[in-house]
Amino acid sequence: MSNPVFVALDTPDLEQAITIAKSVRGHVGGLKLGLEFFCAHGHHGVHEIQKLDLPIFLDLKLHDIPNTVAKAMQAINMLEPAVVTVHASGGRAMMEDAKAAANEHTKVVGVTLLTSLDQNDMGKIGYQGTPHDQVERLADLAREAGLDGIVCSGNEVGAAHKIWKDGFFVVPGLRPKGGAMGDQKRAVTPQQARNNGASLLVIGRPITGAEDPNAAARAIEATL
Ligand SMILES: O=C(O)c1cc(=O)[nH]c(=O)n1[C@@H]1O[C@H](COP(=O)(O)O)[C@@H](O)[C@H]1O
Repeated sequence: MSNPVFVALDTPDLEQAITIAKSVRGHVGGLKLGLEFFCAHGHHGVHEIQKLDLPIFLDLKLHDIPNTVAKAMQAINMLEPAVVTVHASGGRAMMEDAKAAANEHTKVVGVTLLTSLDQNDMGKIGYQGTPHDQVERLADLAREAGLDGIVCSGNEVGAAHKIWKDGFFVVPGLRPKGGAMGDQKRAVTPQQARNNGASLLVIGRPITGAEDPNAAARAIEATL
């Protein structure tokens, strides 16, 4: 992947998503569509964004019983996404069935610990140990289940890379130096994440919320 940045088009407004995508084309490697966009526009919206001719990352974070997740995966196969997310905490059988149901050329990656959570939040939802422990535990499980990789923060991607040499590592929660954190709690810079071994960088608001998204995307590209 030449440019590892996928811009997160987190908006329910189709025209706005197209405008932003057009403005950053040439300075990102792909487009990420998530729950906000997909709930508003479904398959039709994905087809409209595909007209821009960039790889599509469909971030649906599937998390349910294995049968339901496999059927949901089958229902998006015709969209031929480059990457799809499931929650690794859905368990090994769920991940196995998700991967088995996906298109051959779709990378299925497991979200380990959301980048909006820190150690304090982990305790409250009953997770033991540190974010590193959780990411490594679920990276092992995702690999055993046959997934292509995981989603984790730039803090843990180096350690995850060591235990899964040929894994595909998606890193969101990225902020250029001094950028507003918003709801992200385990953020690093795009450059740090890349240096730590990220394969794909997900960047939303630092680009889409900028006064000039094209300039923001170019500035990030220049640091990589
Ligand atoms: O799977 C993801 O992409 C994801 C996982 C995660 O742990 N944290 C996370 O922020 N994301 C997504 O990455 C994007 C981050 O957006 P910004 O914080 O605006 O850059 C959003 O679309 C999130 O849904």
